[in-house]
Amino acid sequence: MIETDNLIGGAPERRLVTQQSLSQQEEALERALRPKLLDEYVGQKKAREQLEIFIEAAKKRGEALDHVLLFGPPGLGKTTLAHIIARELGVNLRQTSGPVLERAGDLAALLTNLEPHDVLFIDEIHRLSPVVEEILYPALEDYQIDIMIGEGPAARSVKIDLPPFTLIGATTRAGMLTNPLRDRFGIVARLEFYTPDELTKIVARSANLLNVQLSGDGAFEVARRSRGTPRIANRLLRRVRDYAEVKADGVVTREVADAALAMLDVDHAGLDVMDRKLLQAILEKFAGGPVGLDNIGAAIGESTDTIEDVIEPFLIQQGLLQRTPRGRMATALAFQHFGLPAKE
Ligand SMILES: Nc1ncnc2c1ncn2[C@@H]1O[C@H](COP(=O)(O)OP(=O)(O)OP(=O)(O)O)[C@@H](O)[C@H]1O
Ligand SMILES: [Mg+2]
Repeated sequence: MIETDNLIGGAPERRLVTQQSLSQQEEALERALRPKLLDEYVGQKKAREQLEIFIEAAKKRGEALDHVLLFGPPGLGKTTLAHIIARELGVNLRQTSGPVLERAGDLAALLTNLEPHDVLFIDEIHRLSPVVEEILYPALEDYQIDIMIGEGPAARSVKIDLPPFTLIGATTRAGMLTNPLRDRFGIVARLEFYTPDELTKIVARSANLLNVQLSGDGAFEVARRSRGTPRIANRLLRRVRDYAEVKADGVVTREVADAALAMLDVDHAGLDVMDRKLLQAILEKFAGGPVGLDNIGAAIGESTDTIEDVIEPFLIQQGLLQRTPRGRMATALAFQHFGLPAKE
């Protein structure tokens, strides 16, 4: 399989949705830890089962797989799954991202270079420009594009046939896709936060690949405090390993993991600094809410995008935060977490 990263326009601009943009070294590590086959992909049972069936059916009929939309918070495995799908189909994957595709011609060039049944992966698909999106509609529906050739009175529109292909779109926000775009995906998979048991498997697998010595309860402790997110689990594993090498005999036990995570400011419930900052702002500055997103953003000095994409989904899933029509509210569990008396 040929993998072409960021085919157009070089490196994508600063990623909107990651907590910190990944360093090159970190990106290389992620690639090394990425499972390659559906069978190695832990968790996401629903998405995996669906895809298994649709991939097999497409292969049997000798057709391109229907277009796939993957959505969910950062680090849950969208990019990983896109690569796995291409590999399982036995086709090439071409990768680009919404903000990188600036002009209609950029997308046209990508599309006309696809081979039959190839996968085109567009990350951050909610950030496509409207002109590029226009080109995409007929491409998705009829494997055709209309492009303008020439300028002024001599300009004419030319129809170009495309090979049948599969678009895989990834987004942290399905709500920000336009309806016509969303409607053109035949397969929609929502990725969920992972359970501690699933993350334990991922941590154990990564430890194996990285040659980290890890006890069973050490793996569970790292997993349990990783915000339900494989990327964070892998990141914490490396930091905990450093700690074990310097402060202990190199083996990550539960005690070593606990001490390392405390040093990294990850609390017992697995909340990190930003999680606590956000909850404490709501609890202490806004009496538990309801409070608007903009006010929270101003109070903690974080963009509303990051709050909505990165911080809130996990807090909501954990039952610490609620989105209501009147604003964000801390739940009784949040009061309890910070040792505060619950509001009447
Ligand atoms: N199901 C899984 N099993 C094992 N490892 C996983 C799984 N999902 C993700 N990972 C690990 O987590 C890392 C991050 O996943 P990935 O880059 O696919 O996330 P993403 O959803 O594309 O994030 P973003 O929204 O930031 O682009 C991968 O490098 C991989 O090692
Ligand atoms: Mg990704």
